[in-house]
Amino acid sequence: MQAAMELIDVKKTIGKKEIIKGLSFTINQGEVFGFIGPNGAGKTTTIRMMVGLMKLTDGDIRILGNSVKTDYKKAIAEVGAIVENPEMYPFMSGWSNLKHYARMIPGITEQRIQEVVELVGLGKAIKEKAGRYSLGMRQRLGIAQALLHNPSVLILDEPTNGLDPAGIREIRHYVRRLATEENVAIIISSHLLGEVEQMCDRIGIIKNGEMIAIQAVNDTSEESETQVLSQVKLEVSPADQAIEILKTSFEIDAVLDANKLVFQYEKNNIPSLIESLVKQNIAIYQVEVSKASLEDKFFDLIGENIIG
Ligand SMILES: Nc1ncnc2c1ncn2[C@@H]1O[C@H](COP(=O)(O)OP(=O)(O)OP(=O)(O)O)[C@@H](O)[C@H]1O
Repeated sequence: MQAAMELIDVKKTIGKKEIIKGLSFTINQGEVFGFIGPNGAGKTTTIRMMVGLMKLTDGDIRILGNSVKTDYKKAIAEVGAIVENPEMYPFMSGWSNLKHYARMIPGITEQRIQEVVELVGLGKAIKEKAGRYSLGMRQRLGIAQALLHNPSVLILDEPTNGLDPAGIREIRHYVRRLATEENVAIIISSHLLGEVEQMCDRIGIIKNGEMIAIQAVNDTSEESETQVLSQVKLEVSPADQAIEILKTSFEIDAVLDANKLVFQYEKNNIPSLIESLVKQNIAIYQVEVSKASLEDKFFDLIGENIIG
């Protein structure tokens, strides 16, 4: 299957500052991809390049195989996006807003407008003035607008910003439905993993303009059981000496929590770590190993709170 979007060693330099340092990743058709990173990581800059609002300094972005550099019109025709707050006229109904917008795109029928209204579940509310919509409903009207021209890729920049938990749940529901029913690839950026994790198939983590990890959500494959980080809790004595050994021999920064050392480590390397501690006269009373959650792993990778 052809990729919906492919980034190939994308770089962006503004002035002397290299903001995006060679991003390469692929988003599949019908996939929901979470683009996560702390503030200033480079998400908006990358998205602006994906939607054609900003030129690439180097590399390429292909949308359904069309390069934004050499086939700009074809590439961008496949993208729908809400990058800033969706623009709409508050005194007009949701329906009139969509009709007004549709006039600017050739070939949009009333039937297509009706289709997108149903897709985002606005139902009867579409006849009401957009100014009376809740933030969640406005987001959905924005998504409907972005879907009018039937794009292969839908990009939502921080769609959960400012929404209450009910609003986030609504967005989650429609995002999944769109990916499944319309086979649209959906890219969702956020600085909060917890808000988007449940609606994504894969999560990519960006930090300082680099992709530091890409991981499938709910990955239960054999490989992830052994290779991927586990959460380890050790009851040991003396604890301070054990912390020192973990730091110098294994480059692990363990924290002491309720008399236990807590850290992340690859599951298949845990036995040799225990052996090493025992050999250095550390008494071990208890070892608990649990699968690290996505949050644990990303906290470990990024070194700051993006969980939210
Ligand atoms: N026009 C510009 N000129 C100079 N630096 C810029 C410009 N635009 C962005 N930057 C810098 O590039 C880095 C990435 O910014 P960007 O807005 O892409 O991050 P972000 O991940 O979207 O963060 P946020 O969640 O805060 O929007 C930041 O350090 C920012 O200060």
